Amino acid sequence: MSVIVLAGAIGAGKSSLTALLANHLGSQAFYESVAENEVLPLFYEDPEQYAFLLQIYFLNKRFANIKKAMQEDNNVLDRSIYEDSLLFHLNADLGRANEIEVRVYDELLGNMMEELPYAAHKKHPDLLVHIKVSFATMLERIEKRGRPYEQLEYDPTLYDYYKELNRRYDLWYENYNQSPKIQIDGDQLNFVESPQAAQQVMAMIDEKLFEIRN
Ligand SMILES: Nc1ncnc2c1ncn2[C@@H]1O[C@H](COP(=O)(O)OP(=O)(O)OP(=O)(O)O)[C@@H](O)[C@H]1O
Ligand SMILES: Nc1nc(=O)c2ncn([C@H]3C[C@H](O)[C@@H](CO)O3)c2[nH]1
Repeated sequence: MSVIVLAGAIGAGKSSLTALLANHLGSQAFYESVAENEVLPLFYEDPEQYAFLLQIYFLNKRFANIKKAMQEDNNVLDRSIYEDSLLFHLNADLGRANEIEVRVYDELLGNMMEELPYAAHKKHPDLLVHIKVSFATMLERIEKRGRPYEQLEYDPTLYDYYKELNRRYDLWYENYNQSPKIQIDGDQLNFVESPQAAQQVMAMIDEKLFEIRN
């Protein structure tokens, strides 16, 4: 079974593109747990206290989503399991998780990765689509979407958090080599409001899928 994962910083447009792509491919979209996520608001309120719990929450949901997504071809996942680790390590570097928590998380993730059902012989997605956005775009989109606890007025220190996350995402994508990958310019391509831009992005992904599969 094949699965496609969408990657990108907070507000990059993953959920929006997940919906478009699944619709285009006639497959199912699997979203990250946000609205019903009882830990997320707690994390933004008190990251020191909740960083580890949030990570376990996301890892658990991610694993469940991957298992479901793998039941049919071409399903689309909103965010990859690799990015969970990127986010956790940023939080750990900011002192929001201690050494033991980091070790437990890394070991648990390693264990779970071995069990991933992507395919019996291959433990990675078929394609990773990264939406690259500049820091300025990232801030604009977070504001546009308007989740209260993600706003800079709610916590001005989020500015530095988002900036560092955006920087790390670019490095992470450059080094990502677990599967074929493709990058979409989320600053230039307004696939949310422009049908032409959406078509252009679908064509890029179709072409990449064709290349991988032939
Ligand atoms: N390419 C785009 N052009 C214009 N607006 C966009 C684009 N992509 C996303 N948006 C808008 O930006 C906001 C964030 O998009 P979305 O929720 O899809 O991001 P996300 O990557 O899933 O975020 P998160 O990581 O927080 O779940 C939404 O208001 C969406 O309409
Ligand atoms: N700390 C942390 N670790 C994760 O693995 C993770 N995955 C998502 N998120 C946050 C980002 C958005 O606010 C919101 C939706 O993506 O949830 C995370 N936060």
